[in-house]
Amino acid sequence: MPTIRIEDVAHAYGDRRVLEHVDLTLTEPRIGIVGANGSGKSTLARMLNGLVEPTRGRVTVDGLDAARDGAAVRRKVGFVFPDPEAQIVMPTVREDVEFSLRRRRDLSPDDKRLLVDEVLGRYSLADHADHPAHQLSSGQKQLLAIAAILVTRPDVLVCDEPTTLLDLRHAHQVSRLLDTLDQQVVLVTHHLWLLEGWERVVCIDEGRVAADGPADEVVPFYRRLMGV
Ligand SMILES: Nc1ncnc2c1ncn2[C@@H]1O[C@H](COP(=O)(O)OP(=O)(O)OP(=O)(O)O)[C@@H](O)[C@H]1O
Repeated sequence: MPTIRIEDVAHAYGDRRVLEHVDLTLTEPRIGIVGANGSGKSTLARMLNGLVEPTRGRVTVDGLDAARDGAAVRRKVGFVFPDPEAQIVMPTVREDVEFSLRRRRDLSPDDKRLLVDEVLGRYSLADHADHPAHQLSSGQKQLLAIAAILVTRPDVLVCDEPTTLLDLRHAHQVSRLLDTLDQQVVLVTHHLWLLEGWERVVCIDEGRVAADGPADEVVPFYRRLMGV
């Protein structure tokens, strides 16, 4: 698995400090991040592929600095946003997945078609390949957003609340998909059931790491913190 190092990281948006003294080394295949609204989870997740730069400290992925070597880190670390609509850029399902391979000059059009077909088949989207992407259901759109990242074969998949907009059935579908991946997965979520059995969950509270350990310890800690 890749090694993600978050070294004495702080972040402020203008005067507003949202992360302080975050030190984490993430090597496990499955890592959950939980915390109250506004605690800094998305900010932390976005730092893992350089979408947000720390105002202090640094984030590295297998030794590559996410701020300095942003392009190389983004090839290693795929990022899934909460709203798949924001990620769909092409008219049809197939074109949208193909778009992710646009810079791969090492692949012939036939190679690309094979890779796209394989991903669409694997994520139950083959029957929709030529359908308008915006006509998919919310769950299928989220699967498409994830497939469009996975076709690039990243080493790490960072998902920021990928099930927030989904009904329970589609959320389970995404959960099963995440379970099957060979990639390292970093998952920010309020859906605590997704993290059942995970070896590592980090709880962020007011911009600091409040708990870090297996899900069966950290999830109950977080529930107590929230008073539920
Ligand atoms: N681009 C931005 N500019 C200014 N403030 C921001 C920006 N993005 C986030 N913030 C603020 O930083 C704080 C942390 O936001 P962040 O999105 O990291 O929290 P979160 O834990 O992911 O929250 P949620 O669970 O609600 O998604 C919040 O108070 C938020 O309003």
